[in-house]
Amino acid sequence: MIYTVTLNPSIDYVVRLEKMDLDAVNRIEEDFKLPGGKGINVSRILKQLAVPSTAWGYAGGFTGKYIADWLTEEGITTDFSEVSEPTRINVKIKADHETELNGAGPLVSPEARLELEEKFATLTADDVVVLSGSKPPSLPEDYYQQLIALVQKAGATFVIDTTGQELLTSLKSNPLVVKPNHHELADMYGMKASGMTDLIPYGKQLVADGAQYAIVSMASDGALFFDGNAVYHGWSPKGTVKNSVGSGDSMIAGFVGTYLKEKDALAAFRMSLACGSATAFSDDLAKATEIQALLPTITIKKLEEIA
Ligand SMILES: Nc1ncnc2c1ncn2[C@@H]1O[C@H](COP(=O)(O)OP(=O)(O)O)[C@@H](O)[C@H]1O
Ligand SMILES: O=P(O)(O)OC[C@H]1O[C@](O)(COP(=O)(O)O)[C@@H](O)[C@@H]1O
Repeated sequence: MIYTVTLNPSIDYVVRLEKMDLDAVNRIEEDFKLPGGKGINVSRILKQLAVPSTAWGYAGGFTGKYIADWLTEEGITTDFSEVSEPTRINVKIKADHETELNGAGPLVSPEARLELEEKFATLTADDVVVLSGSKPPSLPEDYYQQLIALVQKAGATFVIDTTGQELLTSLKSNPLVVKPNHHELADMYGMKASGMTDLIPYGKQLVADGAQYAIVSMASDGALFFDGNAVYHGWSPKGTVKNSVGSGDSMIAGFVGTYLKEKDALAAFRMSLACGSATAFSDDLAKATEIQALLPTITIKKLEEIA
């Protein structure tokens, strides 16, 4: 079973308007409210790939209920640990500029923590845990490391999608795959990348430091893939971007879901590209038909062998 862990879910309130004026009242032309948070998005795309998963994490209040109800409606098993403050609402403004306002997140009580942590004792060696996204501020700095220790105690596998030092520290525990985007990779290593070539040494480093596979996503330029033996570049044909929120999460789902079924890392990378772009080309996360339509159009090129 795949368990997704979203410590900080969100309702993503996506608003469209032609132009956003600061210091003025702006009228929204179109808006929608979607369940969000990285692990939740992974579970939703896995569902489209017919891969079962259970969504764990902290949810509370009317916003937490909105998310849990939506997932249940889609046939996704949820087992959230309840917090008393409402789950956050993240605002995604699509105007002349794209602006995201992500909330800090609710207080997580010691009881809620214990409830989630106890679930980890039920994991087995066949399970994969996807740890994704930011932490509410009340959780300790090293919280992901604590959860990774619980995954490892159970002999299960983990995937981690976070940023900065937290991601770097997790590499030594051998995640199945990590997927920073190009900006996150640059920030992690304190470098400035002016193109794809500049990213390659740092992608290799993710694998050298312990990740089994690494994907470095580059939005409309596709992604780099590192498996320890070679470096690949993959991309989809250009399309009309409607809402790229959740593209990175879709990639993770595409990779993990396909890798577990086929044990073929390049096939998994191909699917991850199809899922990422199909999500960018739709308002909500991608649907199965949209993913399957893009899959045959994905190009993957080997850039170099690693000696
Ligand atoms: N504008 C786009 N056109 C085509 N594909 C896209 C676009 N934006 C994202 N994608 C796809 O989704 C993947 C993840 O997007 P990216 O923006 O790099 O990640 P994140 O959402 O984590 O920041 C990309 O590697 C690409 O495959
Ligand atoms: O936990 P964070 O880092 O604040 O991110 C949460 C946000 O990221 C998302 O999961 C989307 O992530 P990606 O665009 O990176 O795939 C949104 O649904 C959510 O609003």
